[in-house]
Amino acid sequence: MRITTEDIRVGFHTRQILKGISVDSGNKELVGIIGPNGSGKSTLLKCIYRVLKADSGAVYLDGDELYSMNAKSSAKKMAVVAQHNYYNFDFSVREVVLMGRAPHKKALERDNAKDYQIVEEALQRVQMEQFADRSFSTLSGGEQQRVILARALAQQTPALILDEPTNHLDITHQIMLMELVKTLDVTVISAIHDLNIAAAYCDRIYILKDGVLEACGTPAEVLTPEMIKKIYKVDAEVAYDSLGKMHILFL
Ligand SMILES: Nc1ncnc2c1ncn2[C@@H]1O[C@H](COP(=O)(O)OP(=O)(O)OP(=O)(O)O)[C@@H](O)[C@H]1O
Repeated sequence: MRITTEDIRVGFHTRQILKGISVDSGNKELVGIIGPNGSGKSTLLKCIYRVLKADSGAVYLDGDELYSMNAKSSAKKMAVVAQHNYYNFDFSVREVVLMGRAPHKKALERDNAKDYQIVEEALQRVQMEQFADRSFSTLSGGEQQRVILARALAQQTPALILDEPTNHLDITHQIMLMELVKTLDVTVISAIHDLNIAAAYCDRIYILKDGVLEACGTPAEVLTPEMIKKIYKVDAEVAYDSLGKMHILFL
């Protein structure tokens, strides 16, 4: 599925947070959004997963304007792993992942054996199956993050929106998550802080700074020492290992 934003503008009070953002993901492309704290990454993603309505501009899913479809239809197309996930009730891990099946159900339709099977498979893919009966609120931050990814997998959508998905995860689970996301064969738009993760996994990267797009291209095209200095004010070197893999070294 293709996701496109067209000239998205968002302001809070008198401050302009997004100043006309147009991004585009090809079908099954993994697109990274990077940029310093407060540059507007989450705000842009919120406009895409429709928890925030932009002041102007539009979001298209395969050419259909987001707000021309109802929330259930867009939830069949796009699942979200947001930065913060709180529940007011004490749900079990299995119940949280089952919520991913909701867009596929009719009103009052009960969960069936197929839904439970999808949930078990999603939990296995994030290696959380042994936590199925645990209370979600008792999990560590990294465990919760993996359960929320399982919920998104259970939603079985052609696109995933991820807001710093490796937040809270140790290096093993960071790699596990990105490898898993890469094998899903779906469109992914993800805010990413770790530039080496972005370099290793993204097909294309957009760089946001102060609500403006500074650059767009492949990791090799945009993650140059000059650009890193301009965006983050940090000296860096880019090196390639014997396998041709790019590494960013901060000096
Ligand atoms: N509801 C709001 N009211 C006022 N300001 C807001 C609101 N939401 C976000 N902002 C401001 O907009 C700016 C961009 O926030 P956003 O969360 O999009 O940044 P980000 O790039 O995702 O940052 P981070 O890397 O820290 O997660 C920040 O300065 C933030 O304080």
